[in-house]
Amino acid sequence: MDRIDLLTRSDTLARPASIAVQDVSVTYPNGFTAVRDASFELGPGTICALVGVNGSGKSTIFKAIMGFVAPATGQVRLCGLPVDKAVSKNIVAYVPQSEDVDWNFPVLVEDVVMMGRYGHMNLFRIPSKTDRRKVDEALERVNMSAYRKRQIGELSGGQKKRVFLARALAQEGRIILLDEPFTGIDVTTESAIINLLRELRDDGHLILVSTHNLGSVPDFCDQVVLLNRTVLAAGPTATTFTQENLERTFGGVLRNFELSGQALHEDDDARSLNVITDDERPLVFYGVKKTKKKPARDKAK
Ligand SMILES: Nc1ncnc2c1ncn2[C@@H]1O[C@H](COP(=O)(O)OP(=O)(O)OP(=O)(O)O)[C@@H](O)[C@H]1O
Repeated sequence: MDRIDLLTRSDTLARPASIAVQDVSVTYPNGFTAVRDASFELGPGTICALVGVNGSGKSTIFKAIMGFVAPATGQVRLCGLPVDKAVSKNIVAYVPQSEDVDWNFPVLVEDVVMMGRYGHMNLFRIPSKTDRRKVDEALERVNMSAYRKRQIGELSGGQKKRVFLARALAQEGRIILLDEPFTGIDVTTESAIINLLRELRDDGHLILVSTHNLGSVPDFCDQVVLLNRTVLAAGPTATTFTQENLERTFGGVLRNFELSGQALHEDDDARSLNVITDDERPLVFYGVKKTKKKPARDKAK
């Protein structure tokens, strides 16, 4: 029996990371269907952005992937396994939205990160040497070792995010879900998190990030899933994160315009800026076109 379990575990570890969401609908107990017939597939070595307006169903998709809600129809498979099996094998780690965490709960930073190891421990949850080493490494990787004895509630927003990322690292899940990781953090912390996510992607992890920060999506996400209570578009960022698809996703609230020439600079610099804004959030910059003007003497030729 032990032998079979061992074989099953090593077989699971050998599977490349993948998420398959197939025709998933989620209806909450009050009868509200938050997501209908959603489908998308992602493979290993990927960072994917999950993008949509407030209430479009991003957290609901995360909950379905984590098994916190059961789809009314359709199915989710992680590394080819049903969700409950994948969760029990620590394949998937979750970094929740800050609002979903009770920060008054008295717990040390190192204990939060140790929670990532629970799935690897026996019933009594006595940490092994390996568990302690994994916690040390995870704290080191997010640059939070100096804070390990602090209460989690005493940290800043960005520090709390890093601790929860460390918990996900300690768990060693090959699929990592991050719900709004960039909300309420400074630019330095955002780029530190993005760099870490890139390293994890290069290690073959599959990372799904819900974000309102459209400006950073083309920078670090290979794939995009655009959501509005169903999947409107999914695929590589270059072909999916288009103005047309974004307008479909954000509906009337999204405005897109181009600033160039005199509106942008006082000289005759030919660069232009493509700006996307919506009525709820500040400006986000989508891209800069650099169409170099030919020097005047070239024109004369
Ligand atoms: N437990 C629940 N019971 C009933 N309806 C819910 C429940 N949780 C969420 N909803 C509803 O489902 C819809 C999708 O919610 P969800 O939290 O998935 O959206 P979201 O895209 O993550 O939003 P945000 O960007 O604001 O975090 C919303 O209309 C929300 O009110």
